[in-house]
Amino acid sequence: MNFADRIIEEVLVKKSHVCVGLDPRWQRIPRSLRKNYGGSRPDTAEAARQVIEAFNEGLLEAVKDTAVAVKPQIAFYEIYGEKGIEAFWNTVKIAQNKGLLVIGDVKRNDIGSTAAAYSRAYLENSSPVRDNDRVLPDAITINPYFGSDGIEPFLQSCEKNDRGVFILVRTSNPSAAEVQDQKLVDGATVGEKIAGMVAEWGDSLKGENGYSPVGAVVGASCREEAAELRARMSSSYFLVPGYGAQGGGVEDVIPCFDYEGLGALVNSSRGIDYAYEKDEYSDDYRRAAKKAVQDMSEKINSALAEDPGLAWEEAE
Ligand SMILES: O=C(O)c1cc(=O)[nH]c(=O)n1[C@@H]1O[C@H](COP(=O)(O)O)[C@@H](O)[C@H]1O
Repeated sequence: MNFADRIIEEVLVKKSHVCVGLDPRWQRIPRSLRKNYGGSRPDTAEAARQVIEAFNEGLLEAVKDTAVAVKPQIAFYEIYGEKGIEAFWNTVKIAQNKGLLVIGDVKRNDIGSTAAAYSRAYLENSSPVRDNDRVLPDAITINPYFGSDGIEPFLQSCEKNDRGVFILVRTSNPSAAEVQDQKLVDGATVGEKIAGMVAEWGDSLKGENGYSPVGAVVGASCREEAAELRARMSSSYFLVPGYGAQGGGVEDVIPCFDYEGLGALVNSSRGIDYAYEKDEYSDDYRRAAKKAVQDMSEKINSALAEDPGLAWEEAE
């Protein structure tokens, strides 16, 4: 089953389009988890690993029935050195054991031959180490700046191993327009040009539902561009970050969906991980995260139910 079909299967079972980002920020992890491990700074890298894994385990247990996927952002693990990397890989395993799809937010790419090594590291069980028993993420984020030869190895891994990629097309950060909205000679923006390439890269890999494993990152801050990008990449699942902490709301993400109410996973990281901070009387981060995912999911589902495109489909 291709990666997009696997997403759709989970979306239909869980009736959710939510992806939870797992971005552990030490100072914001509940004090009760940190207090025996150094408090404001972890005593040791091993302490950091233990606390991060315990925090993630709690979050994963809390959101496993209402979220479709999780997205650990590797920078928040890399800052703890090799123990942090260990926490990243253990988190991938714990999440998959709880039935969640895992998008490794690693934003890799390079020249073709180096990209092939990245692809082996994240999407293939072909490590040079014989006893490497890593559980791999279901998908990763990648950067398209190197062009086709940098993308090709990832496409091969996706096909061979039923994995996926989300390629940066239009990001959510304030400076994204500096590059991505620049107009090319044919009048298209850089982001639109990349969207066309993403569609081509995925064209021969479409699955049962018409989606390819070659997805696109389209930020929730790009509401104006989203419908155009959806049209240009009709076979690409969107990963939509920027909901919540960055100001994106439900109205910003709806244009990323198709007429059947599929085609987008909406990510929130801080809004879920640290939802407990809103309650000054409790640091039950698991309960708060569960509620935050439920609320987010219900909002998206009811907006999709009201969408005229959907109503039109139902009337057919
Ligand atoms: O690829 C990403 O995930 C990503 C792309 C983008 O355009 N914007 C963006 O915020 N992200 C990531 O998505 C997450 C958003 O986190 P919150 O703003 O806390 O919900 C962070 O891990 C970002 O690194």
